[in-house]
Amino acid sequence: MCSSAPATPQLLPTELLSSEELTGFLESVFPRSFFPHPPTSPKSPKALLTAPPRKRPFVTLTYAQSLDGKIAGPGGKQIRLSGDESMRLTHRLREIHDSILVGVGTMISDDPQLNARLPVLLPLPSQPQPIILDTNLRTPTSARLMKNYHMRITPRPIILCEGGEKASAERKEALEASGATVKELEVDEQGRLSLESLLKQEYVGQSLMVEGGASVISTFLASGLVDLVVMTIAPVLIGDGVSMLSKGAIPPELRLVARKTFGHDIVIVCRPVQRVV
Ligand SMILES: NC(=O)C1=CN([C@@H]2O[C@H](COP(=O)(O)OP(=O)(O)OC[C@H]3O[C@@H](n4cnc5c(N)ncnc54)[C@H](OP(=O)(O)O)[C@@H]3O)[C@@H](O)[C@H]2O)C=CC1
Ligand SMILES: Nc1nc(O)c(N)c(N[C@@H]2O[C@H](COP(=O)(O)O)[C@@H](O)[C@H]2O)n1
Repeated sequence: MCSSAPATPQLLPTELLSSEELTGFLESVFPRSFFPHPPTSPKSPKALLTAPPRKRPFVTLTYAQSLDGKIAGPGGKQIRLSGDESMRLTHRLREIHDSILVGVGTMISDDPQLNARLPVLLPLPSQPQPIILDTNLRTPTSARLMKNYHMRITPRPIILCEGGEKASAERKEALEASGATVKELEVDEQGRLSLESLLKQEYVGQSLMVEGGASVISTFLASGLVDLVVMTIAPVLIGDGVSMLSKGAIPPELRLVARKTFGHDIVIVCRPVQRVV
């Protein structure tokens, strides 16, 4: 009798992308105007996104989600969804943007570093300017962004708050002493920090990468200010967790720009379009 062991499911070998392929992918999804000097090396400079001045910065929204549309686990627990290949793409995206933004929810849950730190990219002439939307200055003073600033790894983070009584002078002082710059920003009709106003600020530069979390993804998508959405879809299911869109979010219509397999993940790039009512 022939007894054979049950077959072990095998994952297909991942396709390793060369740096040139990665660069080619970026060139194919960003508008031509952003590539005045085609990047030739993996250490392509920010020139990738330095084009003639735009009316407002180019906004790229990027995040990783599970097959059931979750970006974090129960209670906002951070989950590494991207595989090595798609994470390389995320770090290349960080490299080519002038600034990078998260909400205070992500600061509290993830304590992110928000820098491009793939060995092949290092040392970078400059890292993106970290920006945090934090109306009431809830960012922990112990955040890694501050430590990285002191170690000269990344620029001094900018924490944006609502002026006046909401942002206590004490918190402002504590955050500035820990290594952040606190600035005030106008609020919109809903009382949230105004994204329109944000994009007029010089420190945003010519290109902003928005990394999340769910509330920030939702408000940016609803704002009509996003130029490109780069989503990584990982082949996992999370179940209870944080959905990529907050409850009640009004997402725009999307048009597919490109899709590509990165290891075991699929990266889908879309362009928001105005809804025709
Ligand atoms: N998988 C992925 O790619 C990513 C996953 N995540 C996950 O997302 C989760 C965090 O998401 P979430 O809790 O929604 O927090 P966010 O990071 O989206 O921060 C939201 C907070 O930012 C402040 N804020 C100020 N102005 C605005 C504005 N205009 N629009 C939106 N927010 C504004 C508000 O707090 P206040 O009123 O106090 O200012 C708001 O509650 C974490 O679990 C994290 O792990 C995060 C990033 C990427
Ligand atoms: N691209 C991507 N893939 C995942 O699987 C993720 N969990 C995230 N999260 C985002 O990256 C931040 C962490 O960044 P650092 O590694 O600390 O620099 C996290 O806060 C999310 O914004 N992204």
